[in-house]
Amino acid sequence: MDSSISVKENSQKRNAIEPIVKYRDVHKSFGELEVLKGINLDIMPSEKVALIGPSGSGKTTIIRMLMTLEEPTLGDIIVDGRNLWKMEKDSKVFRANEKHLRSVRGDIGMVFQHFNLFPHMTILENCMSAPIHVKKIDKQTAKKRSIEMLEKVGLGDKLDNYPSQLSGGQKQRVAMARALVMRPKIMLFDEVTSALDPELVGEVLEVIRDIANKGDMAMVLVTHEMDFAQEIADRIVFLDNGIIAEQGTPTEVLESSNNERLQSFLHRFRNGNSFSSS
Ligand SMILES: Nc1ncnc2c1ncn2[C@@H]1O[C@H](COP(=O)(O)OP(=O)(O)OP(=O)(O)O)[C@@H](O)[C@H]1O
Repeated sequence: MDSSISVKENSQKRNAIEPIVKYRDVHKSFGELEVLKGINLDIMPSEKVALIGPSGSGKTTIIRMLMTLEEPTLGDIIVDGRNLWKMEKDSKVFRANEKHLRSVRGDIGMVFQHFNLFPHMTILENCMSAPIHVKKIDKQTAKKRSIEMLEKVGLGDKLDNYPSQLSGGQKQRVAMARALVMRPKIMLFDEVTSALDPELVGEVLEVIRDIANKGDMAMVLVTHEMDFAQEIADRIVFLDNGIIAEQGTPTEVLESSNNERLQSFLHRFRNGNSFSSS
């Protein structure tokens, strides 16, 4: 299947509303290694996009760039109409300053594979920190919102616990509450179940499913949970060797694509070896 078909199929949506994220010919190199080789990708405001592909294909790099954790070598990333890395003044283009990056980053929440919670803070303090220090929300409001969010992810009885007192699944649910309390327009999930014991995966997927079903936030998931991607994604994007090799609805990508590299990846995946890149 030609990936332009999917672009056409999404055109109705695209005509009505502007994408919240636009990648425009984005390249990224680490030294000699060119990891992304011209990514063009639009994400609509409430769209749920799953990124799949072999290990090393550049999935994490794509979303780390959106979180401003990596800077593109070439190209533009536009978030809600603002160029992430560039500012314009008097018709001159400058590299974005930290204030600009912080303001764009405020629209984006990210959950990582390894939780990244502050170990010396209770889980309530973990959630309150960014609203107070980044969004400058008053302490009482931040506390109220954080408690509500922690209750939503089923941790209302653990507010005063420290991360070390929680299971991996619970830590990951705190990480989600902490991102959601910032009321982001876009949520990024980077292999959030990969570090978990199998019996804890379900509770984390349940929270993501719940966020997805609410429907108002764009979501980008890097995942090896293919069934889950099929269940919740509006679109699946297959990345291979730093390019988007295929994209479309879950049925198009997972069941009816003729792309040989994708078929080979899915075949390896179904046979329990999804992670090799050749
Ligand atoms: N900071 C960095 N410095 C050097 N190389 C990097 C850096 N970050 C990523 N890479 C390399 O870029 C390539 C793509 O990495 P990336 O993590 O984006 O792939 P991925 O598709 O998410 O892989 P995986 O499924 O294994 O997580 C890899 O070869 C990786 O080693």
